[in-house]
Amino acid sequence: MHITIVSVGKLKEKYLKQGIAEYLKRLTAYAKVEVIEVADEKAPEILSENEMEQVKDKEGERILAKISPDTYVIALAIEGKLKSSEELAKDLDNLAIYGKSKVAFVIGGSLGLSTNVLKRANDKLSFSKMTFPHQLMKLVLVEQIYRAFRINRGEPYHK
Ligand SMILES: C[S@@+](CC[C@H](N)C(=O)[O-])C[C@H]1O[C@@H](n2cnc3c(N)ncnc32)[C@H](O)[C@@H]1O
Repeated sequence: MHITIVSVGKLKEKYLKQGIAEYLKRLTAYAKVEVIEVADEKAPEILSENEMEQVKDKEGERILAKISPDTYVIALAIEGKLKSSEELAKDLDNLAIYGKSKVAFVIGGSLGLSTNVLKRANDKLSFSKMTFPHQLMKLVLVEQIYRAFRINRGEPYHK
């Protein structure tokens, strides 16, 4: 399986970079994982609703440009479906069984994902009703993808 993680903005914090690098290294045993960062749209702190939509749209266009038409897209969204780790593992297993070998997980920027990205998404995944910073979300996501492969292989992993 070829997994792409597309996120907005450059990862800056060293501790997050190290954590993500560790899980990406562990994942090499299970899948090809590509990490793509698209540029965030520079904008002032205070924006009107309309301006916020414009920022998300521009970031969304950059995200969609990185995703091929045959890719199954899972958008990370607070209002998405809540799943257990086992359910996510099952989803990835089913995608592989049904020949969906390209899967992209998409993480929005500080304002979230555009309507077009959410429309393109085949599934929307929520990690809770809480809002996480997108950079921390990426670390949690790579750990859960790693956990999913361990579950699918029936390999032991601390609970
Ligand atoms: C800082 S959050 C954006 C917050 C924005 N107000 C919103 O409602 O989307 C940045 C990105 O991290 C991801 N994210 C943050 N919390 C999440 C959660 N609980 N579940 C799934 N994705 C989350 C989403 O992709 C989101 O677009």
